[in-house]
Amino acid sequence: MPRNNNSDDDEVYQPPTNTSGPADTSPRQTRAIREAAMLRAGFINNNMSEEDYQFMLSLMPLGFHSDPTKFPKLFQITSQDYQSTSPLEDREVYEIRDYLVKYTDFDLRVPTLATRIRRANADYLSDGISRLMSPFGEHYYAFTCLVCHSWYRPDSEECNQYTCYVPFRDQLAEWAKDHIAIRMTPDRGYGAFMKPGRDVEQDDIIGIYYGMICKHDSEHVPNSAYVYEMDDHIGEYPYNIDAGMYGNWTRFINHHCRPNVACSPETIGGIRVLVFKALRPIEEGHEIYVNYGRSYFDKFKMQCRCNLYPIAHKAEGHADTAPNKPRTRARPALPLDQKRELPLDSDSDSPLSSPPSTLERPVTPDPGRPDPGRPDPGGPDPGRPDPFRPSPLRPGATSRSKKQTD
Ligand SMILES: C[S@@+](CC[C@H](N)C(=O)[O-])C[C@H]1O[C@@H](n2cnc3c(N)ncnc32)[C@H](O)[C@@H]1O
Repeated sequence: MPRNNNSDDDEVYQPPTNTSGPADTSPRQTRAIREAAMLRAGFINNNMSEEDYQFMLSLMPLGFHSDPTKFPKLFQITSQDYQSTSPLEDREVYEIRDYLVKYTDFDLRVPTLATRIRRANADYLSDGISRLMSPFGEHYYAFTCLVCHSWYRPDSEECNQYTCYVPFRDQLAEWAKDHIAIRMTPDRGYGAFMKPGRDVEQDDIIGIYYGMICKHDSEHVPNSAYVYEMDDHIGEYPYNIDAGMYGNWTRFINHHCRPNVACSPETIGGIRVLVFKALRPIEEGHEIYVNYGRSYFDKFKMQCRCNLYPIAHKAEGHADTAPNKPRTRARPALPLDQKRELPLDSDSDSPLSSPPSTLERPVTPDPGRPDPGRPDPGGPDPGRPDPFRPSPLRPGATSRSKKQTD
């Protein structure tokens, strides 16, 4: 059965047959227009499996999946060798852009953030993601954000092709610049600290975890130490957020067996986001910690460094279960002569420039070694979340493709 013939189903939107513009601005019509734009821009196409097609549509409010093997057309549009290999003529590309300008709140903006995140990541990524380039010029993508309606900018912290948190920009991004410092810790790489003179109250939302949205079974997931395995679904699909390539300051929140923040998915302003909330007051100078859960350390065969809390450790099982690998030298994320504190503004050196490799981290426990530079977060450990817990498929979920063929 051809797609989009299911007009009785409110959840399936029909692309407009006539692309001369929106007749009204109802949510249904808006989505139909966007779907048509996605079709034209190649983000979805009729050669996709029904499952992938629906998955792409379901990601619309959040961003786009970017698996090059699944969505080759997207990568044809955005890859460096666009000029030689893309089946799209320049004329077609500009038609798409004109279409977007006309029928969405398209806004071609100059990128505001430095490009070094992408350049740096090009070194350690072997797939096409690091080499993305749009036909309209480097660092752009051929579509607009469906949340804030601006042009996708891969280097933007606030809105890129994977996610958008522009609605939270004023509340959180500015707040973070003012309140959070990223500093090197003695034993866990970089960490996030409250700046001097700044503190938060219990239950304050201090940040949102974001990055690349990927399906739970996506191939690159197991190797990234920055994957947050969401206990959440888009439609029927479990998904993860990978901050390995793109992310904000929250990707530097380290683990502690007695965390002072919890992380959970919430819907704010109609957008599904992973929210970090203070479990108790966090005072100036204190490091911010979340509990990754035991499975994280098991997965990476890594030793948790919470040696100050052997009892909590034991309860968590990290110290007992992590294999005792020989000590290897950790690669610093930045040269040692560079300053230790990384400002959060866009002119700063990108702390993402060299994501730490879990394989190169020292894994030998260092029992009893106090951490003089880091104040003890202290306090009880109420209702620890397990942010990296694998999320099972929602019980009773059925495949949309199956539903359609039925
Ligand atoms: C999400 S990143 C946190 C930011 C990281 N420290 C950095 O410099 O980019 C997770 C990584 O931090 C390190 N880490 C965080 N908490 C740790 C802990 N309690 N024990 C050992 N390593 C930890 C591990 O290398 C882990 O893979």
